[in-house]
Amino acid sequence: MVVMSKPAMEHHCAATTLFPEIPLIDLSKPDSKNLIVKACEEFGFFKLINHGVPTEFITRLESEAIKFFSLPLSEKEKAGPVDPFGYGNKKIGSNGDVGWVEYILLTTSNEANYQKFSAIFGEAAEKFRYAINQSQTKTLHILYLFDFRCVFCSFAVNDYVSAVKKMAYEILEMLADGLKIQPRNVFSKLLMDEESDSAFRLNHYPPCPELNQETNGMNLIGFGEHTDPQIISVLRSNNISGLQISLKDGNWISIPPDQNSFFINVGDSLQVMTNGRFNSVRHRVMANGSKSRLSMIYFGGPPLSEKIAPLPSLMKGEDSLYKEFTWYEYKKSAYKSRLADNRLGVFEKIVAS
Ligand SMILES: C=C1C[C@]23C[C@@]1(O)CC[C@H]2[C@@]12CC[C@H](O)[C@@](C)(C(=O)O1)[C@H]2[C@@H]3C(=O)O
Ligand SMILES: O=C(O)CCC(=O)C(=O)O
Ligand SMILES: [Fe+2]
Repeated sequence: MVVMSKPAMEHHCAATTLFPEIPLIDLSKPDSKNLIVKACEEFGFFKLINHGVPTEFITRLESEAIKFFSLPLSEKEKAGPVDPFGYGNKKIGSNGDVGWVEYILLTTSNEANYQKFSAIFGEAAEKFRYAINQSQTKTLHILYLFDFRCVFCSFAVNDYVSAVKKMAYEILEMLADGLKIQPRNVFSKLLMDEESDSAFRLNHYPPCPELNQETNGMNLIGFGEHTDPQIISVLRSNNISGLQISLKDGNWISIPPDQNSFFINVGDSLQVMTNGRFNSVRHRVMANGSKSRLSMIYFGGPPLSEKIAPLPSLMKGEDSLYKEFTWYEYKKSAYKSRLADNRLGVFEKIVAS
């Protein structure tokens, strides 16, 4: 268990409501595509059941993650710091954000892509080494290595990420069908692309003993409010609560955890590609007084060179709400921002009234 000092931040920020019910999508039902579109428009978020990701991939990765996070801090820190990938403790990003969380952030990029990406972060990123691991499912992934020492069980990560990616492609194709746009791989091809710039994160929120009866009503931020910059995020957690989403009216709702389901977030890039029709959901995680929360999130992003712009077939004569930009430009700008910032703001067009 990691030893942490005082809680990083304390806030009175209880979720204001438990309603409305968040959308529940059953991937095995053929009519789900319209419900997914509705969920992305209204919430930018939904819960997914009958997802097809093998339970053994989930449980194996979870137990590897528990093993890793149970190591002494000095061991875990050998996999740090996060610049921009690796083991991190409390510090989120490089612009002063903190939370009651420790994590591992990995790239799922290939090496060539990483070289381009590292240009954003300068020489520090160059010190890292990569190796290709071939998983049992024969899917290639670059696993992040530190001085050639694997910090994580590659099979567990590769198998899990491969299965989750497949599911993400299916969701994105159902979205294209639901939106009645062609080709149906218009979104999914961006994640399938060899150059897709996707990431994977394991978050561990240790229990915070200071959050007990005496501090009744106090809440501690595990992961501060933000939107995800990518196209889509696929989140799975253990059965410990903490995740909250913001409704369009600004009210926060708590999402009851479910270790057998996935939760899908619309990211900023998908909001732009749908010209604001889909909502990039603001979300956060509250820490718990007595129990550990463990989450694993796949962030599906496009190739760095990809232009992120509204799809013409969705515009129906309307103007784009956004200036044109590439994912590289957006990511560069996003990584200079604070967690809670409205990262799309700088890319919004000023519309004359
Ligand atoms: C404060 C930051 C952390 C973050 C990069 C950023 O500058 C702004 C976006 C943050 C975020 C949120 C979603 C994902 O967890 C993440 C990996 C991402 O792509 O954007 C994180 C970044 C991070 O933790 O490095
Ligand atoms: O850990 C979680 O449940 C969500 C974390 C999150 O939103 C993120 O890592 O971007
Ligand atoms: Fe997030």
